[in-house]
Amino acid sequence: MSTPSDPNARIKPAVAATGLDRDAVLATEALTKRFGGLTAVDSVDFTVDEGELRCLIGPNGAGKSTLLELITGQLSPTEGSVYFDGIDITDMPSHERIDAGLSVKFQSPHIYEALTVAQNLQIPLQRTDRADVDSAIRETLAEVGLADRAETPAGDLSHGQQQRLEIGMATTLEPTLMLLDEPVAGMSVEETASVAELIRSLNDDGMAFVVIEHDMEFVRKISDRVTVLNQGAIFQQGSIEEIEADEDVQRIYLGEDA
Ligand SMILES: Nc1ncnc2c1ncn2[C@@H]1O[C@H](COP(=O)(O)OP(=O)(O)OP(=O)(O)O)[C@@H](O)[C@H]1O
Repeated sequence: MSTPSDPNARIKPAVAATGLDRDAVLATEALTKRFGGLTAVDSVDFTVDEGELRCLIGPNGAGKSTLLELITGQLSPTEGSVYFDGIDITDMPSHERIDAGLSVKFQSPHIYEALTVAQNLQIPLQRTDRADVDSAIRETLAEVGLADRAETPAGDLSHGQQQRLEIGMATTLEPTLMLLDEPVAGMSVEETASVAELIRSLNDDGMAFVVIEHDMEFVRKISDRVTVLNQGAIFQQGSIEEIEADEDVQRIYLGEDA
């Protein structure tokens, strides 16, 4: 039987048959990142459709964060291309990608603790020409469940509230696609449930998501489709039920602890 350590067996036919669709919201083509002799992302074709909510999972060191940073432009690929909304953005600077509708929330909070919640929400809006700043802030406060904390310094919020604030800061830009790196790491069960509800509701309104997450309970709550990355390559894709039942996927996770 083939094993994940056999490079020829890493991609199953169902994945290999997935062609590049440059008209999808996001498509990477043979995307590769090497750090010296280490190939962190290895010729990845990753496609996300309009309005989709995709979770990206995989063992530690699989290349998830590196893939995300290649998509946002924080890192430049060694080889390959990134397409967003049908446009080749491989050489586009990060800030232009944000303006084009590609928002990101990294793992650690990027909020201004001394400013109030409302002031934090105002910052990304300065990038836009929206005239209705006050109503945009009010709408976002309600959306992220912080309407009663508008005047609270962001540093006084709980960890879960800070994460929701930062998701709110990204949504004020009305992105087509939001990338989230471990949005519920370190959260309580209640906080996790509220972030799941927020992501689902934004997705119901049409926002596409790529969510990197280790918490499978959370992935089960939110995800339409799951992509499993292993050793820098796409290992498997499918519904959460298919992924959880996949013995090869179970094996790569077990291998991590072996
Ligand atoms: N700047 C860098 N320089 C050298 N190696 C790096 C760098 N960034 C990541 N790597 C390596 O690339 C590989 C993939 O790392 P990455 O952080 O993308 O994995 P990950 O799937 O996000 O892991 P985790 O779930 O632990 O966050 C790892 O072996 C990591 O050590």
